Amino acid sequence: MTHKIIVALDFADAASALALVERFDPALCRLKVGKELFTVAGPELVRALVARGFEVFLDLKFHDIPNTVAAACRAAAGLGVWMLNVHASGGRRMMTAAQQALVDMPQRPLLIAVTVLTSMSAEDLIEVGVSDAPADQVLRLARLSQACKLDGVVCSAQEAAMLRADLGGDFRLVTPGIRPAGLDAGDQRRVMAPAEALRAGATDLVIGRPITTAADPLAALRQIQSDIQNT
Ligand SMILES: O=c1ccn([C@@H]2O[C@H](COP(=O)(O)O)[C@@H](O)[C@H]2O)c(=O)[nH]1
Repeated sequence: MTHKIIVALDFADAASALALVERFDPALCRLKVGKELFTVAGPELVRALVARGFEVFLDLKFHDIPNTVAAACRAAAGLGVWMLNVHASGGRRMMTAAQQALVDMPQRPLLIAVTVLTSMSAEDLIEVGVSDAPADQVLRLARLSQACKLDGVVCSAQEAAMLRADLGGDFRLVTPGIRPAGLDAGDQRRVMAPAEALRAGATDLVIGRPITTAADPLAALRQIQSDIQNT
């Protein structure tokens, strides 16, 4: 079965995003709408992607007081998205409020939590007061997310094997920071190649620039899918 890569639509306007989406098929990939595109194109674009049959991951990483995050999650779920997320560092009460806000929805989206951003290194964590290694902080926040009954976490594929062993099989490990061999990591710091990430236990690969900035994005997507075919 083809692994449905989640393509990150990090574009400055709806027209650019839709020009790319025109070439993709919901049977081939899922789509991620993040802060840049949502800020400029809003719920209307999300609804349009859902109406075209795509499973949409709304990557707004909610991080606020529990009441505000719970209401934001309900609003996001109302757009018909497949998955949405919060920051695990918002804590137990915030994540539980988010989970509870969605629990009785007829078409409940998956709810996951960001552990440590894949752009962060050990040095970055120290600067914000976290002296533990990234992997230890990821494990702490992933355990908390699971205790709050979330469906999974966002982590680096570098932590996937550890999390899979600790948290069991029924927990999504959604991994950005995916870079096919030879491609520029850019601002990402904890990266891994696609096939390696799946072998480590990642359930969902999030890939942006390696696809969206390629001369032929559809060919780039198909090439990655072919590379991971037998993993
Ligand atoms: O820890 C995180 C959480 C989210 N992201 C998002 O994933 C994509 C990655 O894009 P690339 O171009 O493949 O680097 C992007 O939309 C981020 O906002 C992440 O990278 N790390």
